[in-house]
Amino acid sequence: MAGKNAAQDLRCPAAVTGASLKTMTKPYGSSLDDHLDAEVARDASLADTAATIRALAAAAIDVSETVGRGSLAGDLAAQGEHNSDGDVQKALDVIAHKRFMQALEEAPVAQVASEEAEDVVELKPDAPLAVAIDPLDGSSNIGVGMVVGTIFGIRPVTRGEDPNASFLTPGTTQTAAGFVVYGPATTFVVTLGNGTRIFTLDRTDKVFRLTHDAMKIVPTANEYAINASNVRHWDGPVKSFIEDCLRGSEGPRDRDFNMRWTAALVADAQRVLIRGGVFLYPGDNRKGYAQGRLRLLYETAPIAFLIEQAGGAATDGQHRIMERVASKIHERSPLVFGSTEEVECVAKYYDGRQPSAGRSPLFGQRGLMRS
Ligand SMILES: O=P(O)(O)OC[C@H]1O[C@](O)(COP(=O)(O)O)[C@@H](O)[C@@H]1O
Ligand SMILES: [Mg+2]
Ligand SMILES: [Mg+2]
Repeated sequence: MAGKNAAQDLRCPAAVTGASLKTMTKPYGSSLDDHLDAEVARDASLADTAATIRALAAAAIDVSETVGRGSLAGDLAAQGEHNSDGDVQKALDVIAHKRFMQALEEAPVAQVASEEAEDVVELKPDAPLAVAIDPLDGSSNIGVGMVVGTIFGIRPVTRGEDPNASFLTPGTTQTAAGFVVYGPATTFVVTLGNGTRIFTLDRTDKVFRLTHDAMKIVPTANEYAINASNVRHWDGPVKSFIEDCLRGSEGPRDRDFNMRWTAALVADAQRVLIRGGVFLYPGDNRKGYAQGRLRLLYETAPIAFLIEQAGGAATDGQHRIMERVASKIHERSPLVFGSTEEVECVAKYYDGRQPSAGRSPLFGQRGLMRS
């Protein structure tokens, strides 16, 4: 075949027909609102948590609009002040922080720990809840129009002298956690301790609708996510684990692996939830990275809750993330999460070894890369 006919053959079908369309056109799943009603009916003590999630979801729809307009919304990557972690804030970091704070002011929330605020922000003094939030996750993706998100964890207020007290409790005290992915579709991923679900934004009605019910992460998968540019800074156990993945079917893992890294924790977490695999952001030898890059309260603890509720596991390499207690609100933590067998496998590489001990042949003096 040549010319016009060949070009026509290469074209996508004009319309998707038959069975492949069925799943898209069947009546959509129940709304996030319906789900929250059901959770409160199951456990009345979740009423304030549900109200807070509703407020966060409304803000997420607004942020999704801004992200979706891309450069038409202005220079979303324009640089401003430095945030709590020393990162330069981009315009979208600030827009998202302001919109989520506005939402939380209307919710039964007393305190907020935001990546974009140095100290705990006090809201309604008598309200029962405290929220930790990363208003805009994946900031390095803003300027290139790639996926970004929002992460949050909700826990009860702890009253006392220390304004940080509410946040210095284990991750197991979270009553709910969630993240939003502003990607090709906007998704709202949430748990109130009764499974993890994904709701997808129906842009016509501005409603989040259930698209992935009671998720179950496969126990093992052939995909890992790590920023491999840091290889020379990693500790021995991480080097050894990745080396063995890279050896594929010729190494001790006896199978080939694929690697993915989106530079947005939310997107990597959504992929792991749907397709399985393991994500690693370990501590490394770079200055300031001994505990990795991710923040315990508004990144690793919420993700850990969601992953565990979907049957997966989350550790810092040695301890279950959900049991970790922060000593300050912007504390960092290494993070390894995903399919249980893969997370257990990483833990075995750490077993009995100090994080900085050991060297793998691939990355050591006689490593493959240098031979
Ligand atoms: O640039 P790196 O070191 O690969 O780090 C990427 C990681 O940093 C983060 O972007 C940190 O989030 P923020 O954008 O909220 O600071 C994660 O989403 C992502 O997993
Ligand atoms: Mg983040
Ligand atoms: Mg952020």
